Amino acid sequence: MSAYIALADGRVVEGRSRAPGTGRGELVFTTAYTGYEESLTDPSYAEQVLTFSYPLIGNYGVREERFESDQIQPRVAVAREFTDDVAEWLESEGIPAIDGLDTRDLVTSIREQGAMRCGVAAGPDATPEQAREQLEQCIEMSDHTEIGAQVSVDEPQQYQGSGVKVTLIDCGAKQSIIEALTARDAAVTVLPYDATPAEVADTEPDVVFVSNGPGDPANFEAAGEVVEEFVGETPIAGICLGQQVVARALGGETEKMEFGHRGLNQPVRDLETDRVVMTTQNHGYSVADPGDLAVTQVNVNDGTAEGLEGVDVDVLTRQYHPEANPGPHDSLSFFDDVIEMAENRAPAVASD
Ligand SMILES: NC(=O)CC[C@H](N)C(=O)O
Repeated sequence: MSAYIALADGRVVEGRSRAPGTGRGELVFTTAYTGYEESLTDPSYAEQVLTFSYPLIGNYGVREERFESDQIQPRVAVAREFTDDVAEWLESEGIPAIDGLDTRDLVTSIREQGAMRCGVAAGPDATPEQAREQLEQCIEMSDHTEIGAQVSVDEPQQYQGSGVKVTLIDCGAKQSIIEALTARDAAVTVLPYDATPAEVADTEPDVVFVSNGPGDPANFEAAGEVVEEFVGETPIAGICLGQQVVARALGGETEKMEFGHRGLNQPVRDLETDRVVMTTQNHGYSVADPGDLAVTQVNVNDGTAEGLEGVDVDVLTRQYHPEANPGPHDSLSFFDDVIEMAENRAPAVASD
C-alpha cells in the first residue's frame, strides 16, 4: 500500500501506508527516541504532521497510562518504521501513518527550508494527486486562529488538593502538568483557554498558570488578557506556549523559528547558576523579546530564551517541558519553585 507526502517545496515523497487516510499540516520532526505515546497525544502537536527521526517507533507497545490527552493530536505520523502496535493505534483513531521512507532526507529538508506545509494521502487507492490536493488546502500554522477551541476543556475541571490553589488556563495542557501540580498537593482548577479575568478571579487563585498548547501564541489573546489583569496581584507561571503568552502580555514579542526544537536532549543553561540541564522540548515559536521580564535561562545551541522571571513581580516561566513526559527529569524542580512562589503569596492559614 502506498503513501505520498506532497511538500510545500514541490517534492512528493513516497512511502508505505501503515494507516490509511488523507491529511495535512505543518511538517515537523522530533528527535525523541522514546516517548512516542506521550508525543502523539501531546495537544501541542495539533495541526502538525509529526516525523520521528528515530528509526524504530513502537518497540515497547502502546499503554494508555502514558497518554497526555484522550486522543492522538498530530494530523499524520511519519517514521522510518512503525511497529504494528503503533500502526494499529494510529489506524484506530483515523490518523494516517506512513513509514518505509528515508526520514533522514525529510528531516534534512525541514532543517534546510524550515517547517513547511504538507499534504498526505495513504492507503490502497492513494495517489500523489490526492496528496497535492491536501497540500493546496493546507493553511499556515498562524492562520489556525481557533486552535485553542480544538484542544481546551469546554467546562472547568477541578482536582482536589490541600495545598496552594492553581488556576490552569488550558490552552492544550498535557495531563502530566496537572499531575506534577497535584503531586505537590496543589488544588488545581482547569479553565478553558478563553476564560475571562472575572472567571479566573472567581477561582481565587494563588497562582495563574498558562499551559502549553499548539500553534501561534498570538492566537491566545484571552489568556494574555488574564495575565495582564493578574500580574503584580497574583503570581503567574507558564510552560512553553504559556511562556510565550505571558511574554507577549507583558510587552514582549514572539517569533516563528526555522524548524523549532522537538526532542529530549535540548541543553539549557541557567544564567545564575551556570548549570546546564537536559530538557524536553516541542515548540516552533520562541520569545524574541522578553518585554518586562528577565531572561534567566537560555538554549545552549541557539541562545533562545528558555526561562523568564519577573523583575519585581512574581512571574516564572519555562519554554521547555519540565513535567518531563517523556524526557529527562532534570528540571522537575520548576514545579516546586512555582508552588513556593504561590505559597509565599498565599495568606497563611490561621492555626488555633
Ligand atoms: N509545546 C508548546 O506549548 C508549543 C508552543 C507553541 N505552539 C510553539 O510551537 O512554539
